[in-house]
Amino acid sequence: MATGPEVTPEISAAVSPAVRALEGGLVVSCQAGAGHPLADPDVIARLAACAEAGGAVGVRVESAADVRAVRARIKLPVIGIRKVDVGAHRPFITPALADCAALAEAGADIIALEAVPDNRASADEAAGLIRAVREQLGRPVMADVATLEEGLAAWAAGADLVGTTLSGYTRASASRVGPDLALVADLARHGVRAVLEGRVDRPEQVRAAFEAGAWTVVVGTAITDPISLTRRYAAGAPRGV
Ligand SMILES: CC(=O)N[C@H](C=O)[C@@H](O)[C@H](O)[C@H](O)COP(=O)(O)O
Repeated sequence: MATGPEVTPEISAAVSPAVRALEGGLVVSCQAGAGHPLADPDVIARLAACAEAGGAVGVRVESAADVRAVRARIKLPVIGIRKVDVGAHRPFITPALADCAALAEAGADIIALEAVPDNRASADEAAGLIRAVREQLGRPVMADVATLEEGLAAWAAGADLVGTTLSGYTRASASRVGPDLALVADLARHGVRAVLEGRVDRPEQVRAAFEAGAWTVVVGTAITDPISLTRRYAAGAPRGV
């Protein structure tokens, strides 16, 4: 379990306005990695504007440049992340306090960071970062996890939201496929503000997550990646891939 300064009950209990604003609604992840045709801050801001017009209650955005462009264009809360290529099968999500500070400075209302052991020297490292973001930057934190144990540790460290984002992407969860409704239900049962994120591609899954006790649901690829959408439909064509 994490060591270090205890998070006071006052800090844990107070739900920040940005976190409160996400309750019961849909968050759209507006991201495009390097080399993607949509990888441009103005385009990402336009995708975020589409999400806002469509009824989303928040957006999740990668990089300080994209956060800045989105912040200038829409009013919804922005969850900011930074993905860092560490030469593995997936990027490291918001490794350091300096990344968090840059995202906060660019206008992110909530900072998301990974709280799984894969890329960290110890489990305490993520807990320390969660506390530092809240106490030094004054921003609420969304912890991206893959297991109940990781989620409860992040919550105990003071995370304001705990997402299933990394379920299926870590060593401990590699065999999982599809959105992790079981994990969101387990987290909610433990009183955690739980977020279903990762591989949601049908509205019924959004409904099921809220029935399981989710605070919010994040959908990315299924809404904001036209390459993936094209592939899904092209697969039905005789000359499809
Ligand atoms: C594992 C990882 O790095 N996930 C990233 C986290 O921000 C993004 O690549 C995902 O698109 C996002 O989580 C939304 O998920 P989906 O695109 O499946 O709806």
